[in-house]
Amino acid sequence: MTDQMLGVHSEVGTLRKVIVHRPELSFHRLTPKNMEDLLFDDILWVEQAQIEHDAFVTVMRERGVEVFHHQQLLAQALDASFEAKQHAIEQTVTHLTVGPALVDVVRETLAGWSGEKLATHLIGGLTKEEFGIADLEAHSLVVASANPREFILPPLPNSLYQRDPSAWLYGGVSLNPMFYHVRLLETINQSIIYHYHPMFAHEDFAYWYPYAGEDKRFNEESYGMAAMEGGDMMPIGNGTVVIGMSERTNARTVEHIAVSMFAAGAAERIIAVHVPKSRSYMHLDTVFTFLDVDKATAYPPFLETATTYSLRPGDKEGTTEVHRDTSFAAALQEALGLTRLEIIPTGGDDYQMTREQWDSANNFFALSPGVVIGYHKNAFTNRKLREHGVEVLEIEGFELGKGRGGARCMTCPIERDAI
Ligand SMILES: NC(=O)NCCC[C@H](N)C(=O)O
Repeated sequence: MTDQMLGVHSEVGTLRKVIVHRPELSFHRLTPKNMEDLLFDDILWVEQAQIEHDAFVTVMRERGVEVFHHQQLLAQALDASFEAKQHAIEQTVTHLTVGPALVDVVRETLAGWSGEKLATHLIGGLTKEEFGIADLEAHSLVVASANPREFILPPLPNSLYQRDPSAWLYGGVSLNPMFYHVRLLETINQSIIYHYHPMFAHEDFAYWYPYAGEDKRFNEESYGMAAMEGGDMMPIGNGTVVIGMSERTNARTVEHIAVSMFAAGAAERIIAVHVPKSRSYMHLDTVFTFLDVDKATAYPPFLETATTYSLRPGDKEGTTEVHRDTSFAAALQEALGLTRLEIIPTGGDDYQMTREQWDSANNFFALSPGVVIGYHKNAFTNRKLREHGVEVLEIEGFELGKGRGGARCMTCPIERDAI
């Protein structure tokens, strides 16, 4: 590791740089028919979602944060070298995504596109009609059986939730094996940015998963049974990473992160906490987020079932010691050296708590200690946080929240101070 600036050293230290994704073509392709498969609970009014997203970015910029847009970074990375484009195309266009008959023709055509056009369709999807391959009907079942508006490459509207496909943990990044196949290709897009965009390509940072950035060989086959998403991963400070074991993240993949971070001396403790498998709590950060160095918010039912284990380096390299903690709060307090971590529950009565948790009321995103962004609609929780001295910067999320994600889900911090 050099004197690199990239790295996320806490959950609430001053945020310097972040990546977000503004809703685009993929959102125009979200319909009542495909929305459930694409992990959305409703279709979005796209123009309004863009207005809400722009306002979100403005709030961060006004507080001095440097905000980057995922699609622009991807286009710039693709234009950075021929290898970048080739790598992206080889990873994305495979026998598993377009069928064996189309691989060569799709790869050849996409290689001739500009970074901007390629990024538009790697995220927005590519239809049979757009690609103009009707003449391949005699050789490709994918083409023969598809109507003109079917996808050759799928749209990736969950790119809005930049938190999940990769996660910066201290001085390195994990390229996450996503649980649902509809999100797998998002990791490739983020990986292209980290490998080829000039902002990252010349920096010396670690890849925690897969080891040594072996994502050059990443494709759907290489994930095996691995599953891990950034909404479950929190570098809380003091050499500790908290990881939720949820619908999306399994214990065996948490072990991989532990082993690789311990080997590099980049972490000394991983706190793994059980998160019930449920649509409304798909990641740890939908039920628990930090607000300040000694304050967090949680959805109370999660705390009742939050069985917690701590992993520490074992005697031999590549091994870990696993101990059960007395409670999630106790493990966090100990790791952070706090006498008390104040956990502020979701606001309102039982009905309102459930309603606000569903609307991302526990998914706050800190800009600095005690200053967080959250949705305006969660009035009960926001009021409660303010009563506890937290500054809540409100954004509208009527459209943005329809995929079940809030301010933390929509951000991929790449540079944040320690606490
Ligand atoms: N960190 C997060 O909780 N991200 C929200 C992801 C929402 C997305 N529609 C999904 O189901 O994967």
